[in-house]
Amino acid sequence: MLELKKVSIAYKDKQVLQNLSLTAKKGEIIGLVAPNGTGKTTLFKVISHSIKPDSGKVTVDKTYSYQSEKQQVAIHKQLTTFPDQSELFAELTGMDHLKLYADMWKGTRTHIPTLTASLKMDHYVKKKVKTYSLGMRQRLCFAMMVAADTKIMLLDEVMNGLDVENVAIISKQLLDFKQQDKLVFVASHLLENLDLYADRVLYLRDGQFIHEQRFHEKQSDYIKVGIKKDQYDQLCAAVSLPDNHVYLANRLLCIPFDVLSAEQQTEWIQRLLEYKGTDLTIGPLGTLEYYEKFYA
Ligand SMILES: Nc1ncnc2c1ncn2[C@@H]1O[C@H](COP(=O)(O)OP(=O)(O)OP(=O)(O)O)[C@@H](O)[C@H]1O
Repeated sequence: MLELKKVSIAYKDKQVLQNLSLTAKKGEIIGLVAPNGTGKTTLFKVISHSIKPDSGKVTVDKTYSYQSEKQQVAIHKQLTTFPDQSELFAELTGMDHLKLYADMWKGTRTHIPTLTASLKMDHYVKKKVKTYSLGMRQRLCFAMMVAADTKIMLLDEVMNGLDVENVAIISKQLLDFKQQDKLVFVASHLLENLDLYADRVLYLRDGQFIHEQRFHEKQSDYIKVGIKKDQYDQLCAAVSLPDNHVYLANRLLCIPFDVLSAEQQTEWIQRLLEYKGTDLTIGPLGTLEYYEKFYA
């Protein structure tokens, strides 16, 4: 559905994306993770063609690739980007914004009452935007994308400023998008939230994807135990830790589980259980743990 081929872009002498390639299909939710200033927004801008890459190509549905105005229109009919709150019109109501997006993309307004009810906006959607709190505006921005109902959605920091209840409401809607066969990208710093709905998470560094975490495929298991730095140092001095173990953010020791023999697995579990007061778990690394591995 969407393909990026060897995309590169620099702002003056700052290379932001470098030969980056990606294939994404409908019905996928793809998390995009990296520290501030790495290039997530730039990637979205390239996908939506609000900036032109220095080299490389973006193709939608194997046919359209921004090579003519006609192709741009064809792509933009099926793609929306998350509006910035600064783009909202203070004197218009939330409902006005929803109608605008519904008219521009979907061509019908019949779905608006259902969406305002499911996003719990009915009590404020008919008031002017200037009366909204930060979280209400953010929910409206998200609702505008639901109103547009395009096949491809690029969500940059959609959960910003939202409380727990609103994060849950939007997370549920994202799962509905998956059922509706949409392709959704979510750039987020709310890492554990991505674990709830993403099919895969891409980690961006130095202009490239350095890791892809696929939730539907078997992932390597680790024995994970929370230990302090001095405990870790003592352990390193006392025993030889297995290759490829990671010690994350001075808090969590993760030892690859699958590569150990049954005997070694038992030995390590027994040894690590001696750290009283800490939880020991066995399982794959989560999004937060990968983040700490790559960027801490
Ligand atoms: N118009 C621009 N001109 C010059 N440099 C820019 C421009 N836009 C972005 N940059 C730089 O490109 C890099 C990537 O920025 P980008 O906004 O894509 O990062 P990001 O990963 O989305 O960050 P954040 O998590 O803070 O939103 C940053 O170093 C930024 O300063």
